[in-house]
Amino acid sequence: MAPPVAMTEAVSGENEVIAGGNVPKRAYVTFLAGNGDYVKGVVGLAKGLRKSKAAYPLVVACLPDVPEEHRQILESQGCIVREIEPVYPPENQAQFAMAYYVINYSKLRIWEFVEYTKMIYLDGDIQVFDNIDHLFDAPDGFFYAVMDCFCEKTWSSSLQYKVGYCQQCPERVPWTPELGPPPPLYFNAGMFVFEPNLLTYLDLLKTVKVTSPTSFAEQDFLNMYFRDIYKPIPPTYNLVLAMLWRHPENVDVERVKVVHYCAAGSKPWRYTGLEENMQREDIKMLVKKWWDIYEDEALNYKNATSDSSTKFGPFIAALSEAEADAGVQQRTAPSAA
Ligand SMILES: O=c1ccn([C@@H]2O[C@H](COP(=O)(O)OP(=O)(O)O[C@H]3O[C@H](CO)[C@H](O)[C@H](O)[C@H]3O)[C@@H](O)[C@H]2O)c(=O)[nH]1
Ligand SMILES: O[C@H]1[C@H](O)[C@@H](O)[C@H](O)[C@@H](O)[C@H]1O
Ligand SMILES: [Mn+2]
Repeated sequence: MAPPVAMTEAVSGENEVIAGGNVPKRAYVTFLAGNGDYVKGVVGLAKGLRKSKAAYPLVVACLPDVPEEHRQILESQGCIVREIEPVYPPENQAQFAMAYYVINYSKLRIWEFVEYTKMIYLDGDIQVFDNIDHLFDAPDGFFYAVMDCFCEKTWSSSLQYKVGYCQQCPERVPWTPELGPPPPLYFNAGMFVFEPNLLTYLDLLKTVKVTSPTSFAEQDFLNMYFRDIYKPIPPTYNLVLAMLWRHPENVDVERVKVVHYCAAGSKPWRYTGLEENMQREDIKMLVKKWWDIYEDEALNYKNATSDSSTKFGPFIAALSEAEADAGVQQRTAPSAA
């Protein structure tokens, strides 16, 4: 359950720790690059967080190439836009699984957002269908994320794929000693819970400079860097869509909280239904659910925040009144909630 301070934040819209209290500051954070259509994903995400009554704002870490027009759209949706500088990996001949993955190294900048004590990172192609604020309450000092699946063709150059091993069902093709030491658990970096920290930030940047890029770019890097403090969380917090056909026994699609539209052809704003698996009923249902949120005008920031007595609940309404009585200045909240 979200602590009351979060709701105070939602009302006051202040970004600093509330005076007098050593109160943890929390936010969701996503990443945006370029002038393409990923901005739609982020708008959808902001609206999904609002629908699921997230108590914390959505920060969007934008590379300089995100056009002003897109930044304005995000602010009008209640997002906090933060500019970040790109991070480039050292040059080598590595082939990324997708050429554009190289820009994802810039994600490392979010460790610099130390005005927040804890953040949940979400890719722009993720949608939140149910409240996940409780993840902020998990013990500090760990890196929480969902284990990936190695069964799709994007993994074809890995040893795991070649021998048919997947950590989602290690009993199917067991890892044998001839293959070498068993691989450590590997997370998908589209969603994770972390603590911004300047020392970690500087060390991440220093380490990435001397680390050769590999297929999954910063995802491989983060897996290597945080391997000792990684704690897996259930797939419901980041449903990598291939799980639906590769490991259906590990998925409860009716109750899933967070969906990651990362399978080829599944980004809802580009969906055509033509690619493999894209005609599955569960995929069509999840794509429709994304569109229902994206197109719901009631979830626009302005509409959702115009009447605080109904939208934020009685507690917030009472708090607003108390603050107004005490002469506290009201501001609109740049909150995803
Ligand atoms: O033109 C682009 C491309 C990407 N992005 C941002 O970068 C994120 C990552 O890109 P994808 O979601 O398309 O990538 P995948 O989900 O296929 O990639 C997975 O592997 C990547 C390896 O770099 C990252 O770790 C990523 O977070 C993880 O989910 C996007 O969600 C979006 O937030 C943009 O803003 N614009
Ligand atoms: O780690 C990878 C990566 O995140 C890909 O982009 C996604 O499509 C794959 O399914 C996943 O296993
Ligand atoms: Mn993604």
